[in-house]
Amino acid sequence: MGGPEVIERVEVSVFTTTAWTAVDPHGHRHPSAEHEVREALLEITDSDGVVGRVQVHPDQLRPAVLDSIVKPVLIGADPWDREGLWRKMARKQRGSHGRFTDRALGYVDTALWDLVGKKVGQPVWKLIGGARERVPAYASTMCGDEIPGGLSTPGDYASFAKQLVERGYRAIKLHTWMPPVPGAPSVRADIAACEAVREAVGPGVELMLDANHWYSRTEALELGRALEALDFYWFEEPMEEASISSYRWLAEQLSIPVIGPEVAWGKHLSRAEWITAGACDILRAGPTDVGGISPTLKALHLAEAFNMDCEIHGDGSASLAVLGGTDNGRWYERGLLHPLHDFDRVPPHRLAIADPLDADGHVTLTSSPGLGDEFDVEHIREHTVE
Ligand SMILES: O=C(O)[C@H](O)[C@@H](O)[C@@H](O)C(=O)NO
Ligand SMILES: [Mg+2]
Repeated sequence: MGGPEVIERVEVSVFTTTAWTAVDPHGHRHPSAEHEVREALLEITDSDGVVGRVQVHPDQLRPAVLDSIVKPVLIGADPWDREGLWRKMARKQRGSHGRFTDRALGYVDTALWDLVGKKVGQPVWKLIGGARERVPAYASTMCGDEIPGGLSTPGDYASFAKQLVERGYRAIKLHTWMPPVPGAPSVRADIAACEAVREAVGPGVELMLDANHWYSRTEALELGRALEALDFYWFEEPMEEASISSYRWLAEQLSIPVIGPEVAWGKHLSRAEWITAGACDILRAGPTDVGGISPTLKALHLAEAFNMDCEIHGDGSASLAVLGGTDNGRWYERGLLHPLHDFDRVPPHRLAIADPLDADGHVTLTSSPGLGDEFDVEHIREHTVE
């Protein structure tokens, strides 16, 4: 055996691939014509030649951040020291003056988990603890739009909901119309879409609403009361999440569970404040929001200590890993889905999607070492542009 294992390389390759969705000026994703996009792959390689990989947004892990913050912590470090390395990197955020985001930290942490899973030949969800082998998925729709036959009317949402139930989903979360769609946001339009979907699927399907993020307290209360009458399962992000007191005010007045925070800054620490403030009935955390798999697990365990569910934000292998390793999150968020978008289509830079859905609406956890992402490394190498 050689000397101690150390991390030798940390690289981000920007490559071109094909996409069939695009984000609007407010960052909400919608179907689009096929077009070329740039994505990026973070690779962390150790002295045994094992590579941890995670797909990243090219703008989120910029060379300056990689060279000045990430590499000085990782190069030469023990690849097993995830917690220690995470804390060293997290404490560099303050001095980065906003350049080193939670999302960038999350990518690095996630790649380190992939690396150690590959080193021992075990899936990450098994390393975390192996709480279940499959997890039920809810269908998370794209936001509403103005596309004929898309999600442009309550009737569109209703017919798509029926298709989703036929596909095997037992739960559906609506994202309704948001700016820049004209007339959005609208409490009345949101209620109309929720009424149409409940009417279409009947009482046996769990329904959730992820509303526009900037309603006022009174708008959120009106909407929440309407969801109660429709027996919705949770109410998500109707207001700016920086106002914990607004969510406490709302949760105190509603019987429908209020879930959050999704995007509020502060990792698992802010989530402790949300719980103790009574600002949520269900906690929320995601590896891309709170700085990776490591802090997401801390949020899950924190929620468990309060007998709370913690629902994981976002699709993909990192979300599946934490859901396989714990059991106080009930659902995998599969999406974003749209009647005119084939979510199961494999993009050129992958050999398979990460989350195939079975006939009864579940996703089976990977049996592959690490996170289980099947990247087409040859495509990525051939299409690397930076
Ligand atoms: O970009 C976003 O805000 C998220 O993708 C969001 O649309 C969606 O994932 C969400 O809110 N899920 O709960
Ligand atoms: Mg959300």
